[in-house]
Amino acid sequence: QTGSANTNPSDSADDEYITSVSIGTPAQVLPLDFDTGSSDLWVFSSETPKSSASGHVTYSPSKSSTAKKLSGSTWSIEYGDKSSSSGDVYTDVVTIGGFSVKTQAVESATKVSTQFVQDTVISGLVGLGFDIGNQVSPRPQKTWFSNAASSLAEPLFTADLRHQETGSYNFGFIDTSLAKGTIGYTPADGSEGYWGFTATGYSVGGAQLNRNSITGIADTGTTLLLLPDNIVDAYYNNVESAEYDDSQEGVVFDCSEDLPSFSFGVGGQTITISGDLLNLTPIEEGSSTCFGGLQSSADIGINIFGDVALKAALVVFDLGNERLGWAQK
Ligand SMILES: CSC[C@H](NC(=O)[C@H](Cc1ccccc1)OC(=O)N1CCC(N)CC1)C(=O)N[C@@H](CC1CCCCC1)[C@@H](O)COc1ccncc1
Repeated sequence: QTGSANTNPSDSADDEYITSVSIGTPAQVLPLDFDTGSSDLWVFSSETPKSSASGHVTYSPSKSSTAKKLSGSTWSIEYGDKSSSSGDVYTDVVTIGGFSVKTQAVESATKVSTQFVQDTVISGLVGLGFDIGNQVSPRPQKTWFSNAASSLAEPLFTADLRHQETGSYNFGFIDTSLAKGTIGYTPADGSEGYWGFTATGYSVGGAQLNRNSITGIADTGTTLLLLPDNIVDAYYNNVESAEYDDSQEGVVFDCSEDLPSFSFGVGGQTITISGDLLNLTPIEEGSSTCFGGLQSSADIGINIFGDVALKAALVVFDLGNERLGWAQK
């Protein structure tokens, strides 16, 4: 069996990717953010304070004949960007891309931080990280993908995120036609809960790859490509007008700049992110100053190959073989 779901950028900056998910009987369809950087499926619900939930699609367990309260279970999560949410837990049928998991832990939010209240394009997250990262207590729950894996044709999923166009999350199969290049595989480290890997080197503007390895995570829930300062500096030294903007908390430059590409090696392949994918968006509507897709990871303590990097590739999250596959798109 397999599943295939379309995913769409949330806005003109490709800030997030939104995928429709069906929960309960009859189906309640919610727009959710698939996040390989976390391991909890949580949603805005009938239990979320009305003031916080306004503008969001919500899940009502009381309207689902297959919902069951997981009594005594609670959850609480904080993300890298300091946003947070918490609540209690139900189990219900959850269908993604035509594939159903009958008894999926659906974490219902009784509290959500301001960022989530304001982010009305999503009604929650589907964590696609490793089960070890799940935040339900007293008994951690499995992710949707972990529950699905044993019934899928192959225990893997692929992410095909695109700039300003519809992409896909495929479960249980690899559609190699989505990629131009060969898929290169490298071991994935799931010990921290997310998809860790090591890139073997990098280069700016099509130069030959160096051998400076970069250890980081493949994270569909993070917008940017976040790398060490030395790499960020090496890149922006090629961009005449680049400067750090305190209020934007990142490097900005003239939108008219012709940005160099950025390449990294992984699994014997070279993934090249084109210059225009590295120009994320004007800092404000109509501004001629643009915000960079490559920013420093120094404040986070971990390198993150977020959507800016994932958009250049077809990425295979292969749980069965504990490996990540990357192919140029
Ligand atoms: C340094 S992780 C920062 C990252 N959150 C972002 O990437 C947000 C995403 C967003 C949210 C709301 C609107 C628009 C964009 O976007 C930005 O932070 N930015 C985009 C816009 C730009 N102008 C400023 C920077 C983050 O916590 N992700 C987690 C999932 C995320 C949580 C918030 C809701 C959307 C999903 C998750 O995967 C983080 O996993 C790890 C982080 C650190 N160790 C290990 C794993």
